Amino acid sequence: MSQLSIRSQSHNYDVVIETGVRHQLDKWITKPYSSVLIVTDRNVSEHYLQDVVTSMEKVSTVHTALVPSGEASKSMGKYQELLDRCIETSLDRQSLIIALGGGMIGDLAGFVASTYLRGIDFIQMPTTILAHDSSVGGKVAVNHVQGKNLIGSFYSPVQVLYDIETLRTLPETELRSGYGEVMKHAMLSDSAWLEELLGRSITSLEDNQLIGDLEKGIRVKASIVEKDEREQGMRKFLNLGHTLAHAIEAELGYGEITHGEAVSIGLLFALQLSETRVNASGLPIKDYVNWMARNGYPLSSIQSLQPVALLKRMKVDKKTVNQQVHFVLLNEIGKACVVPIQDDVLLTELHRFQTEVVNV
Ligand SMILES: NC(=O)c1ccc[n+]([C@@H]2O[C@H](COP(=O)([O-])OP(=O)(O)OC[C@H]3O[C@@H](n4cnc5c(N)ncnc54)[C@H](O)[C@@H]3O)[C@@H](O)[C@H]2O)c1
Ligand SMILES: O=C(O)C(=O)C[C@@H](O)[C@H](O)[C@H](O)COP(=O)(O)O
Ligand SMILES: [Zn+2]
Repeated sequence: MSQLSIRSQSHNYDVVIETGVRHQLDKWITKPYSSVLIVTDRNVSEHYLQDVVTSMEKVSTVHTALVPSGEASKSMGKYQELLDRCIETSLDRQSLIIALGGGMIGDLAGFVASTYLRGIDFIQMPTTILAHDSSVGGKVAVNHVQGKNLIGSFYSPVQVLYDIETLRTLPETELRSGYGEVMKHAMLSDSAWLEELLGRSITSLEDNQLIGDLEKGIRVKASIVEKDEREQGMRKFLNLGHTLAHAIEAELGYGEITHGEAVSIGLLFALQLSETRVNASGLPIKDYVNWMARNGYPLSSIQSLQPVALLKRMKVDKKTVNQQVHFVLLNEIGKACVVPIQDDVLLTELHRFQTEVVNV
């Protein structure tokens, strides 16, 4: 078991990483709650909802809310339905919302918690590898057809209870997706860790390697959000790879490829741009492309997309100022920067990415 404390500007909370924690929630919930709404998706509910209900019934009155699995549920429509459920089940200001699932559920249920009655407590119970990222730091949101996470808030959970036993039922696509964000955390922090990851295959991971990667990723994230919770400065670095990733997700249609897969492509583009725009040298671009190919990342999915359409999507990204797209780039592994990129440069670089880098 490991326990990390996150000291954010709004409040402090713990991330507990433990095998089987879903069976012992009564031990971890520190406050009495009048009632609890467990929000989850249909895939996750089949495996884990009953365990969480049984464990929570020892300490509170329990209600549940299920949404369909997949990114399409991170929508204003499902947000509204969940608010209806909060009212129907008479949740009050002493109630708790538990987000049981991956990042889609964490973002959606967290946004409900942040706005219902102007904010009630919520606990993140991540069940994906990717959610080592989404469950920490307090970004909660739903998507808009125009762009990812355009409606949301900063609202930290009161606890993150990460039952790593649940990761055993993840399909291979979700291992791939999770490791997109693990790679991002490695690129932002530590060339030795990155090199280690590039040498491994995600389908033959030892348990201790996976847990080690999750802990390292959470530490990288925590060290940034503790200093800049509301993204006034260095938190933008956590968006490495995301300017293109979000454009791909919206342009292909939410859920066509996973968030982490889109991030993995966005990371490659950020490495390419780092070489041309900030003269970075020694970035492991070839090794990274090989790692992506070996592990089945859908690099070719960007080939059907028009650079002009991607640019239009990037213009609604949250780092855009006065219609000027800003990219997170790397001067070197572990040293990020934010750089404005002109539209014509971006179109040329996207074209080169599609013809020379991806199409090899
Ligand atoms: N708030 C943040 O800081 C932040 C950070 C990164 C990503 N995100 C968001 O997170 C979302 C992606 O999260 P995700 O990749 O976890 O996706 P997800 O929540 O959609 O889960 C992926 C799939 O795995 C299934 N699943 C989840 N846990 C499972 C388990 N243990 N066993 C079997 N199946 C399981 C789900 O039902 C779903 O089909 C995106 O919306 C992204 O924008 C947010
Ligand atoms: O926590 C952050 O900050 C991040 O940027 C983490 C990202 O992995 C995550 O996908 C986040 O939701 C993107 O934020 P956004 O503000 O660009 O929507
Ligand atoms: Zn992300």
